[in-house]
Amino acid sequence: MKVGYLGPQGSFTEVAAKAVMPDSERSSFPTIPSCMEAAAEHEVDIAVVPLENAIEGSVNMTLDYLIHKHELPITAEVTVPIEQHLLVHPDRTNNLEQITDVYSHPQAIAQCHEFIQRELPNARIHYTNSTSAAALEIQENPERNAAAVANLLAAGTYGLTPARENIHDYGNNHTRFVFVSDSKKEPVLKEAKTHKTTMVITLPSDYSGALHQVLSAFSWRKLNLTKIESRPMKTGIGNYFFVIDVEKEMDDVLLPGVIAEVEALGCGVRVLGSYPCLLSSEIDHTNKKELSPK
Ligand SMILES: O=C(O)C(=O)Cc1ccccc1
Repeated sequence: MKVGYLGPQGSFTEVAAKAVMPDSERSSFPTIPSCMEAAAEHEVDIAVVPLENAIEGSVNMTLDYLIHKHELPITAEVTVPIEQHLLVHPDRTNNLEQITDVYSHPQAIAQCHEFIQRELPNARIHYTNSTSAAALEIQENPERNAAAVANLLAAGTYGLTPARENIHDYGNNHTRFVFVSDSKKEPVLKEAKTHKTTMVITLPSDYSGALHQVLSAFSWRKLNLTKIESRPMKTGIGNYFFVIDVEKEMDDVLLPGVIAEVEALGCGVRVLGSYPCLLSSEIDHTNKKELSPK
């Protein structure tokens, strides 16, 4: 199996890909769209991309590409612990006062916003497509008094020094990564304690109470929703998709019953995937070694 992931090497997405498919051939892609396009065009069998972070919420680029751009089913989900560290080039100072520029993924910067505001208030912020891209930027530009926000795997990969560890503002920080693929190769995760089915629902324009009807279609069937989120349809202000995660694998009666019922009410329904979910720590403890290769 060929696995594409948001790279370059040392990204949290690579950690997710390695945790689930340690022996597969991996190809890194510089952006979420390029990674998903590679799966859509069958350059890789599966694409691994970040979907949601515990502090910052959904990775909108991923969600929008799943909704608007590609019919790429979600086939698995793995949740990875996120530890952000301030990495500097070994030839440069780790004296924070002298750091003039900080590089990282927007979500990583946001996860460390309070630290940066407090310790690096005058630093210029530069957004990169991934945390590991930021670490590579620091490695390639030793002359700069700059730092990257990234994990310790990236520190080892690019020979950087952690000037400060665990700079994320909130503990218990995790990110959900999804495996998307339309190739019918073997399932990615065989055993899993939980499953999710993710649907995108559009409401009829002529009845505002429809969302209550949609939620009722799940509740009287005792189907637990773990998430509901509105995302713009991009057709005009106030037009939304509702992205719903149901804590249940697709079956023959209940979920098809919900779909038939809400469609009969005039809603649009699209299933983004029905898939096994695991914590990376449940799969293999090498993941912990990966993230803190001390
Ligand atoms: O940038 C990375 O390392 C990624 O894999 C994307 C990401 C960024 C911030 C938190 C979680 C995942």
